[in-house]
Amino acid sequence: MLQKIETAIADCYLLKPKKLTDNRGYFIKHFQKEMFNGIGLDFCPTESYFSISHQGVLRGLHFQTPPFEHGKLVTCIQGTVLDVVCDLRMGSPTYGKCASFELGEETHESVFIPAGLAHGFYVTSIQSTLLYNVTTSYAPESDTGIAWDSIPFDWPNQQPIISARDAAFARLDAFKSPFTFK
Ligand SMILES: Cc1cn([C@H]2C[C@H](O)[C@@H](COP(=O)(O)OP(=O)(O)O[C@H]3O[C@@H](C)C(=O)[C@@H](O)[C@H]3O)O2)c(=O)[nH]c1=O
Repeated sequence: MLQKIETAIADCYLLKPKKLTDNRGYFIKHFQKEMFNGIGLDFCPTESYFSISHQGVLRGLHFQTPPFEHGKLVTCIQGTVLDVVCDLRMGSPTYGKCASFELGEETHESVFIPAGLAHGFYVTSIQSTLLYNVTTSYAPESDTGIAWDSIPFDWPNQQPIISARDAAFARLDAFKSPFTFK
């Protein structure tokens, strides 16, 4: 039901779901505990939320710091986005490196993001809806990020629409990471 694809970053996977199509449309199961266990992923979400964004919006790059760090399953259920992660785990062979994914309503692929990675996305369609499942609840005091334009990634737009909070984040090279690679 779910195909797990390795990415450039350890423990981060692209997940391809099976589309069950009939004359009404299609059905997709993007998360089930046992299905994830079957592909070697131990993932127990405690919270789910979604955001709707306009074309040209960039959200991120976000993460929660310990002890409220979380794994995240990200799925674009409407429109298209360029999804980006950056490895912040000290000792990781890919520390500071990025991986990107074109997610969207055609395939409904998800990205499985382990704790210790920063996550963000850029909206490439008129509008997009991004759905999240995360393993720890929202903890505003530990919800933070790094500057979107400080990572080694060539964004398609150098003047995206961003929040004031996202504009004020520390740059990657000035960021003291609390995450370690296990
Ligand atoms: C993430 C979050 C935000 N909020 C509030 C805070 C604020 O008033 C409003 C919008 O918050 P933000 O600007 O942080 O929303 P947004 O930029 O969409 O945040 C998201 O960005 C992407 C990249 C992620 O990876 C997500 O985990 C999440 O951090 O919603 C909650 O109440 N609960 C939550 O879980």
